[in-house]
Amino acid sequence: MTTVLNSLRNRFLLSLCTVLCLALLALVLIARYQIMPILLEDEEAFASAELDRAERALGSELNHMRRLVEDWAYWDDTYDFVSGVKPEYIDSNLYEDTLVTLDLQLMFFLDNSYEPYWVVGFDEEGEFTSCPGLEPPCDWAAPSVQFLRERIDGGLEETTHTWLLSLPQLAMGALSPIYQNREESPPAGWLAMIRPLSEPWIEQLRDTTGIDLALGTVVASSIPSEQLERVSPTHMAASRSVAAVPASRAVRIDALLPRQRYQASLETFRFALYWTGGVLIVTLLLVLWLLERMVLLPLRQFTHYTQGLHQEALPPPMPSRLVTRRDEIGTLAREFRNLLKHQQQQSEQLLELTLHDPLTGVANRRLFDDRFAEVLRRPGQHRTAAMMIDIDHFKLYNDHYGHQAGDACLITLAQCMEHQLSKHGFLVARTGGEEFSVLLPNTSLETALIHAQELLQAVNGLALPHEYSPTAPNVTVSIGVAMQRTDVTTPSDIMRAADQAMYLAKSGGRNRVEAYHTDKQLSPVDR
Ligand SMILES: Nc1nc2c(ncn2[C@@H]2O[C@H](COP(=O)(O)OP(=O)(O)OP(=O)(O)O)[C@@H](O)[C@H]2O)c(=O)[nH]1
Repeated sequence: MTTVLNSLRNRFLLSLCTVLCLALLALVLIARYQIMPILLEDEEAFASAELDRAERALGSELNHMRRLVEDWAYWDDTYDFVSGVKPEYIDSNLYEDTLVTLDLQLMFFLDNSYEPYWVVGFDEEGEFTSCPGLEPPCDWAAPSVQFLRERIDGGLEETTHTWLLSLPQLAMGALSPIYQNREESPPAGWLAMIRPLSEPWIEQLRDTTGIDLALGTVVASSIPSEQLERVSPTHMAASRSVAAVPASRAVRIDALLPRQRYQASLETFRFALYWTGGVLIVTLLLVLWLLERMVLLPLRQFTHYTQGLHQEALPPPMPSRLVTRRDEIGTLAREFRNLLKHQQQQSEQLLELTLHDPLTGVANRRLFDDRFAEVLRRPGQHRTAAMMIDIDHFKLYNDHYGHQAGDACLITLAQCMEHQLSKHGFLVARTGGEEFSVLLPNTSLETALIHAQELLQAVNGLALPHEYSPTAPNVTVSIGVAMQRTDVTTPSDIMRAADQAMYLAKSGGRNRVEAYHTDKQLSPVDR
């Protein structure tokens, strides 16, 4: 797990996935607690509006009943008939077809004392009956007539009334006082009409409203006035109780409503959710791709370059595609390159310090020994010469002119040696306090002696005054020269031989060159 998280790409991917999941979770929560309640509320409003429409349709039917009953009740013929002066009214108006046309089950007239004057209607078997009262065959109508009479007796206002009736069959009732048009007079009685809310009539109501509804009667207080139940993902059952007569009963409108608004909203929301999810995923992939191209790839190139630094002795040049970048990675690459260059210069300086004499600037013993061994290791190398140079009476020079002047003298002599010998590819090194050594690869003893003589003259030519030297008025050197040979093979052997030759020069009066000759035996011990 830790290894996986070490990758910048994996960490970024993990972070983005977490953000994505959180965003999707937020969307789901918003959908659950914000959008769904709104959709359900909207659905409830829709159901309520549909029930309102169904109720208005019932109200409109009651209005129609009101107009119908008033048409008949305010007709002078009806007035005359109830007043007993127009008995032919029965034959000319109250026949079976009239009720069928008006879609009525029962129609009755009451006189001024609320006694049934005439009753026409269809009994339970659908037989048409027409009687002057409630005697058989019209006795079937007695409960309805009695029911409305009681309402009039109860002090009903002398105007038109309509009701939804629960008798217990479902019906619409209309009641109106009978007036005459000719002149103003008190009512002659009451006319009542009852229309059954039968299945064909309800079917017609369904057609006109477009609502799949059913009507029934219930006890008034048995259920809440309005209910909504989602019976399936596509339909919901809404019901509402509407006040009816008698007050203990109510008419219940049951409507099976489609949930297409909810479904459409849900579908739209799902569509938006999928798109949002899709856009988020595409964004994630795009960000990853950009990260790969803009950050990870150059970082990998940079890492590859830095790893290569360990394997190469000389640092390879930084890839130009990194240093030419204008972004932060380009800046980092350029800074790294500068740092590397700086470090390289410091290393070179450090190397210079470890391999050169700080006072004179010529090679030190370490470099001299390394180079000597390296020269002797070269295949076919048999002609290597060496010089040992020692300043004559340098203690006296120091004592007389001071240590600082001694240092200056050492520097001058070293420069002179460099000048004389370096141009031939020889290495001059300060190998002791006032002692110098010279490595002369591919050089014969004769040539080495010539170079030594030239050097001796060059030092004399400097004419550095040395008042207290017992051997010369100026600074001089003694030079011993030795050559690689069969019994003198190692650098220390050759230098020991040169040293012996140099001592020979010293003992011979100084300011001279001596060679270590082949007939001499190399001293077994160092000086
Ligand atoms: N100024 C200075 N003197 C040094 C340095 N290193 C060594 N010396 C001096 O070099 C002198 C070497 O003296 P000696 O070894 O006695 O030899 P010499 O006086 O040159 O006599 P011969 O070699 O016999 O001719 C000493 O006095 C050292 O102090 C240095 O770096 N600077």
